[in-house]
Amino acid sequence: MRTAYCVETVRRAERELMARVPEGALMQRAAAGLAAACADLLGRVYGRRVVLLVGSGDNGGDALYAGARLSRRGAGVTAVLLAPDHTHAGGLTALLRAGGRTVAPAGAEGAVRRADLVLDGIVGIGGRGGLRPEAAALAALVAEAGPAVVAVDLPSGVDADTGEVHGSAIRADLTVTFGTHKPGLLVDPAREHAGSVRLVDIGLGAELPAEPELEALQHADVAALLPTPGGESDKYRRGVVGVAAGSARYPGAAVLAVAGALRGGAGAVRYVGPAGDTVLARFPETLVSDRGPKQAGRVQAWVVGPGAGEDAGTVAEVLAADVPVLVDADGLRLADAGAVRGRTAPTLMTPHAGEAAALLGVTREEVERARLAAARELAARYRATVLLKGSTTLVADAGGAGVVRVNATGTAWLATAGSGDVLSGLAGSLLAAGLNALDAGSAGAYLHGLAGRFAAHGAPVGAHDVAAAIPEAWRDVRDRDLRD
Ligand SMILES: NC(=O)C1=CN([C@@H]2O[C@H](COP(=O)(O)OP(=O)(O)OC[C@H]3O[C@@H](n4cnc5c(N)ncnc54)[C@H](OP(=O)(O)O)[C@@H]3O)[C@@H](O)[C@H]2O)[C@@H](O)CC1
Ligand SMILES: [K+]
Repeated sequence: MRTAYCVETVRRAERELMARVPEGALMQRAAAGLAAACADLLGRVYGRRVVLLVGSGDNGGDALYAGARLSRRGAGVTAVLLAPDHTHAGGLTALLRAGGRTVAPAGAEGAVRRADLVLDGIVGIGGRGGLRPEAAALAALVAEAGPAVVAVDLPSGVDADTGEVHGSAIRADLTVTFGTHKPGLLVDPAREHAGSVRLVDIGLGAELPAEPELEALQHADVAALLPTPGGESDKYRRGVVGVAAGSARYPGAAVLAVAGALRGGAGAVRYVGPAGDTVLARFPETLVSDRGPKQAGRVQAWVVGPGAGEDAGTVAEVLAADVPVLVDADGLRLADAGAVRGRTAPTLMTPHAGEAAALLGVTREEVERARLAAARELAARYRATVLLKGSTTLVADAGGAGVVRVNATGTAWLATAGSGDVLSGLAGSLLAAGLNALDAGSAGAYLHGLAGRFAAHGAPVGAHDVAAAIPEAWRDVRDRDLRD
């Protein structure tokens, strides 16, 4: 499991740890890890040109000490001091002793243009808002000149706690972060600025509380959640998932939701709705009923909404059932908020940003800008587990106050029509197989993202290709232990 903690928690843990270790030890651990990561990226350190962007806080101190280490190994290191009167004194002395030099921002252009590597130590977890004008101008110069960029702890200018980006921010190829991931490194749009992320252990782990702000499942975590049929299993014990989806206008949504559900671990898929013939023609193993959800026979979980058109009656009927329900697509619009809040069995809502915006009464852009807050707010308003789809899918448990799961297996190729219908069937099937809503949503998103990658291989794919690749994703999760 990869976990992320917010700044207040990191600060508290840091104070506890600092009381037990010699002064300056944490910064030395951070700088050693940072310098090692830079050396890896450079391949050869001797003779390389490195520029440090140094702000007024300890983030700049980390950059200066790492620069000193690189300078001792033969790199030419130039520090651009953004706040010359407030530069970390120990770090600056170390750099100068190691042979590094300093320049003012106004004289930095030549050094930046010649640099092989730029270290962004402008601001870390002490930052507020986007970059200030002088730092923003340097960031623009770096982006234009195009050297490799390593962000120290966080790309400067992004919000560590929320993943929001207000104004301009550094774009890094690699972020070397200390002690723990911060939420902003895992949630878009900030995540996109971070590049790949390397965590340096500075001994903070023992001081962090058990429950993080965010967690991201890894292969081993998902493998432990996936249902496995035992010798005693029959289709009912493995769970039956009901799919109430599709309409005369959108029969394909029913086919795709069933395609996902058949690969999600339930023992059987029961389809209810007007697209029964189309579904059967494609998947003869489906149990098809032309009566409503109430008369359809036993199910352990329902999926309702994909391609539902205006069929509010079916949505209401499903929401009245005392089993877990996944509500997606049209179902989100048609569901009565009071009926969702009043349910005693779990509800999993799976909006994309546009649907979430409509439910919250804000614009799509507002949701995209503050995804974590939007997922939590919806989970609180509906007292339902909310899976907010996107490049980093978030799953907030009912109420919105607990840990939020973030999934990063997705690929841009998944942004294709019908892909969400496959996910709803898959996650609904996991619900029917007995997973709770948080686990079904996050394991479903993980498998779906991986299936998208396998299906796409860097080329466009249709949603049915994604569904067909789910077994490959499932096997990969089971067989390959990628714990990190
Ligand atoms: N946690 C740990 O265990 C460890 C943490 N370590 C390191 O310490 C870092 C935190 O250091 P920190 O507390 O000194 O804050 P930091 O991020 O350097 O910035 C603060 C200064 O920046 C300024 N400033 C603010 N906003 C700004 C903006 N938008 N644009 C420009 N400037 C802005 C603001 O200045 P002012 O408002 O006073 O002008 C403020 O004084 C952390 O990220 C990690 O790298 C490691 O060494 C080891 C262990
Ligand atoms: K930084």
